[in-house]
Amino acid sequence: VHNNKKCYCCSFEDYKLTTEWLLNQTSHRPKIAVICGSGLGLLAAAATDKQTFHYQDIPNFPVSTVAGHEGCLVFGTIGGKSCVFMQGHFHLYEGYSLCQVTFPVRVFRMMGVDTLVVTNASGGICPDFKVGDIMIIKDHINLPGFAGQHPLCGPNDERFGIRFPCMSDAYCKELRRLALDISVELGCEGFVREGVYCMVSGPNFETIAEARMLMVLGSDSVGMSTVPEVTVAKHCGLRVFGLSLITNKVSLDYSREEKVNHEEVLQISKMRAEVLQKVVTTLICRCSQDQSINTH
Ligand SMILES: O=P(O)(O)O[C@H]1O[C@H](CO)[C@@H](O)[C@H]1O
Ligand SMILES: Nc1nc2[nH]cnc2c(=O)[nH]1
Repeated sequence: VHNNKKCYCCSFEDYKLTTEWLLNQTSHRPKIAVICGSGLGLLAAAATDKQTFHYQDIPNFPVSTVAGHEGCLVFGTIGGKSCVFMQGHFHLYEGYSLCQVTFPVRVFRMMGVDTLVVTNASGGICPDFKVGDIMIIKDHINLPGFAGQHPLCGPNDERFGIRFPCMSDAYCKELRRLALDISVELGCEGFVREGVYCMVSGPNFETIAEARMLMVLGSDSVGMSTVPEVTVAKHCGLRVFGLSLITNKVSLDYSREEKVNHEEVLQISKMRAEVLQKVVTTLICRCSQDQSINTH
């Protein structure tokens, strides 16, 4: 793959080249990777010994084209643990293939990362959710995947994982429990929930009929990202933890006048970024380091 060129499938050599380039440029050897969603780049701020790369300078890396996604890869240390942060991630609606969207995940795996933390902004579908709630992702619905837009379609490279990976335990139960404990300690349990994230391709926000359908399907929130990265991470044996910030309530009712927009999404992300940062950094400090990568 090359920046800005259309790509349908990345070869093992593409991932290897990027991995070796990064390992040559930094002495960091991250075990934990954090993907920062819309407006959540601040999650990297608590790290020390930081080293930053712009996506356009990293061979084979796509570039961010969406407001609220800085397009920087930041290496740093939190609580003695080496981490890498993606300030901005990639989306189908930007015109990227799912292979490009998930490209960094396999690079992280090849660098030695064993745990992936994903974050995003989403619209609340569960009627109990309020704007500003933080949803610990318990499970997801891969709606584009049902229609064949799936990052693991195509020849399976056994060096990454098996042909038919299990997804029933996509989001690590221990880390979800730890995050709930941490939210109590931080005094933010009043707005921390658990739920099911549904991915749609976007870029438009939902019609009311679509939103109602997603609710019937069992979605608690809806967004346009994350599921491809999590799927590829699970395929290559990474442990996954996810947080979704509810930035708006999805209209389920024809009488509602409010209209969602991206500026509102970024505004709420900014408002809650500090709390999210505390939860994520505490989780990184506390999570066990004895995670051995599942090599199937
Ligand atoms: O990129 P994330 O954090 O998922 O942001 C969500 O918010 C944006 C729309 O406002 C979309 O990109 C959607 O996926
Ligand atoms: N699809 C979708 N993505 C979002 N990202 C943030 N809010 C929303 C939303 O309401 N719908």
